[in-house]
Amino acid sequence: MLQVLRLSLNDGLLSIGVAAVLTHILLNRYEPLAMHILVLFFAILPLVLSQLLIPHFTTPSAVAFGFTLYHLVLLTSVALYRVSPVHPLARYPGPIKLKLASYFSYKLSISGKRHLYIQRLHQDYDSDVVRIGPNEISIRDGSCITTILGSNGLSKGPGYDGRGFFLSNRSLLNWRDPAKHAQRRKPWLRGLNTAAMKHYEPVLAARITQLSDILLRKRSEPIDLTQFITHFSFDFMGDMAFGGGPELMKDGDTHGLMRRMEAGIKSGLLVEAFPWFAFHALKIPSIKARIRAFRASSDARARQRILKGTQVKDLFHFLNNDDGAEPVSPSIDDVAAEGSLVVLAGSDTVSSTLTALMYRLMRHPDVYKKLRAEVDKFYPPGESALDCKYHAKMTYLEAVINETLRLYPAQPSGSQRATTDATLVAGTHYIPPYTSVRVHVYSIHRDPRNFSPSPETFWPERWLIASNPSAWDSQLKKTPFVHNTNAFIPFSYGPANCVGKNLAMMELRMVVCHLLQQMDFKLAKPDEDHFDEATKDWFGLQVGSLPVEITPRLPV
Ligand code: HEM
Repeated sequence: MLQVLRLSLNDGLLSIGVAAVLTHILLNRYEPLAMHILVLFFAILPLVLSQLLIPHFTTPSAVAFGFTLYHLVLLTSVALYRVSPVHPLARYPGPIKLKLASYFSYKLSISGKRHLYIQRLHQDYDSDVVRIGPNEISIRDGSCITTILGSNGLSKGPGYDGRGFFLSNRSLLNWRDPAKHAQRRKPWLRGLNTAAMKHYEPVLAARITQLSDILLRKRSEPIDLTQFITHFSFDFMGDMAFGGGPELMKDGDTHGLMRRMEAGIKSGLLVEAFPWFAFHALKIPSIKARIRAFRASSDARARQRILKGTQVKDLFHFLNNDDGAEPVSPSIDDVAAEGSLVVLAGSDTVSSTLTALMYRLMRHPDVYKKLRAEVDKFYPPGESALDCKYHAKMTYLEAVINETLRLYPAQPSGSQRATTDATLVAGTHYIPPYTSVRVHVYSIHRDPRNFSPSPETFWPERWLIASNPSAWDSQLKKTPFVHNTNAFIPFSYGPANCVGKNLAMMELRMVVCHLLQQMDFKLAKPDEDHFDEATKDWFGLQVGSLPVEITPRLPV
């Protein structure tokens, strides 16, 4: 073949090098995923080109040398481009390793400390925009939230294709196409609007009673509150999705659900960082089998739920179009995918917020005392704290929940969005085409430009002062009061924000009122407090363990 060209050794080497650089330019421009194109560029082309070296080496050496040279030049070209001043993101500072390869972004996310690391990057570079991947930036500027996340903003980033394994029956969360996403969101909106909340109250009330009974039974020994709250929220979300929970509170985690969840979260981080891997992963039999097995359990539960029909109006009633609002009902596969999302999106988020709130109450006895007084005022002994009728009047409870969500947002590093073929101007920042972007919620919530004084401090009173700013005497306090609610986005913002916010807030309010009415909590090991240290940002926030002791407040 090519050896008929009989190039000199130098020309042969040069040709292979040039071909590798051209390959980089092509791959960078079109980012192909199809296996035959990848095989062409990564295997066939270098194999063919290595024939140029056959006149100068034995055939095996020529192939080995040509192949290695081609890939070395390709890698060098990619690396140099990513750190070079001609890269579209060159203007934004960031550590070299994160600019070089997604592998390092992945390592960062799996460490669980991505939120803290990125916050430090923003601080150390003193920049509202930092580079956190070869084609990814993090933004700390609260004024860009609407432009990036709002209805005219960006759609979801490539990481969601990875999370959805490019499947056609992925869940709402993983749809990137805005039209498809909006279509899939309709039943969710019907099922989680304010009117629908009434249907869920009794199911929720029963689960909260179960939680409180179990906690009261454990009053003689220190317990890990994180585990009990997590089990509670999984059971309740199982009720919502499939008309019946996994009964973790009753039976414990006998089937290793938590272990499987953790494995699932970690795989999610992998396919989010390397969507191309997810594209091909389903062709690997062992991975395909694992995903099938994971889906099989939710599939079976979805089928059971459909066969049972609507007994109580749970969320599934709407997702399955049992309310008949859509002309065409979704397929079982689609509903099953949404069923797993209910559990995934609604469990950890609520349980980590709730646990963080309880932790902060115990760490701040003055706040605890005030909140308990408010609960006692509205729900004295004999009054059911599972009745939501006073929630709207409970301003301190609202302040405590908001302050917890400010310091412990469920998605601290923000959800990924991406530009397509046009540059986006967000405030004073230029976001070039094909760039992934994250609004760094953790930093924005703790930025003194948005919340001051003491943005890192748990201080629910800031929410009360905000509704009556004249109560703050800046001169006396020697510091201005800043409270920018536009920069408060624990439920994200825009057309892909949290569709479960109403349910989440109802759950948080009901649980806190009931538990505080029924029992007192104190840290079991106040001198060994590792709660924040153990908390991880794994796409969603995973809080650390919380050993507590419980004393009943009412006769048991
Ligand atoms: C304190 C509790 C909660 C917080 C802080 C929270 C926060 C969030 C955030 C930040 C997102 C955006 C995720 C992304 O774009 O990647 C989200 C999405 C979502 N949340 Fe929640 N969530 C909570 C509870 C719930 C509950 C109880 C449900 C009920 C099932 C729920 C269902 C969803 C769904 C379905 C989405 C995807 C929305 C879409 O893509 O259109 N969440 N949530």
